[in-house]
Amino acid sequence: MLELLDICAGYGDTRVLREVSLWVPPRSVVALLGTNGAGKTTTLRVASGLLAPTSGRLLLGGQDLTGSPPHALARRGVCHVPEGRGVFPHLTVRDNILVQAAGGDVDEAVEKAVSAFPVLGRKIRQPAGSMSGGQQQMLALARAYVTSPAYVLLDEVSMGLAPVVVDEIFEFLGKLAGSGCALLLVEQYVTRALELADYVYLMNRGRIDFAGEPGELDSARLMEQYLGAQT
Ligand SMILES: Nc1ncnc2c1ncn2[C@@H]1O[C@H](COP(=O)(O)OP(=O)(O)OP(=O)(O)O)[C@@H](O)[C@H]1O
Repeated sequence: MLELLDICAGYGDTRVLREVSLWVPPRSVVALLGTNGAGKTTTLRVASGLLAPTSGRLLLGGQDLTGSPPHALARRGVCHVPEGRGVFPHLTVRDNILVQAAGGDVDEAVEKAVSAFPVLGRKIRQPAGSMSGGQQQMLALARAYVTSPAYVLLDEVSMGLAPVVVDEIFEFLGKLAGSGCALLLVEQYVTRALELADYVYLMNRGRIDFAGEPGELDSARLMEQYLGAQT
């Protein structure tokens, strides 16, 4: 279980998260939804160790990892796919995978990445930056996948992509979840996120103001609160 307990966090003097508690059980899909600027990205940054909380605790498998650096969490199976893709544009697709698979079997990692997104196989020697936005996003997801993570934190991975690419990405996320990987999903496509999710948290101004199963959500309230969110 990945647990955030009473987390307060921010940037300099700006307080963003206010006593946020959130649980991601192994092999579950948890959607974290909220208005713009609510603190969703900040929550993922705390969960992956990129941002140390000012108070509260981060636990993984019952172990207190509050203040641990990102590589310590990555080593324990927590993988963060940040907003804006996070691939190395000047490296080839293969080298992007190689960097992620460091220490492991590179051919196996490439094969796994290509099995997830066959288009990567056709671009394997090209610089990642020469691919379309959708293909770069696929590469970012494939890089996470090859490490066989236990928890993947996904920040708006469908942002700005063509509907057909969004379909492919959600299909992959379904498979990833089906393979036993837990997902913490920040998503603008509310309906799609809820279709995948076992649990949902709604965040507003740095606080969690709903936690439960998608079926318990009041859809009228959801739409009112998330008017403008894409379905
Ligand atoms: N590096 C930073 N320095 C200062 N303030 C920041 C920084 N990053 C985010 N913020 C502020 O923290 C608040 C929460 O931002 P965050 O990105 O976590 O929200 P979000 O829910 O992910 O929003 P969005 O959907 O717009 O990405 C916002 O008010 C934002 O302006």
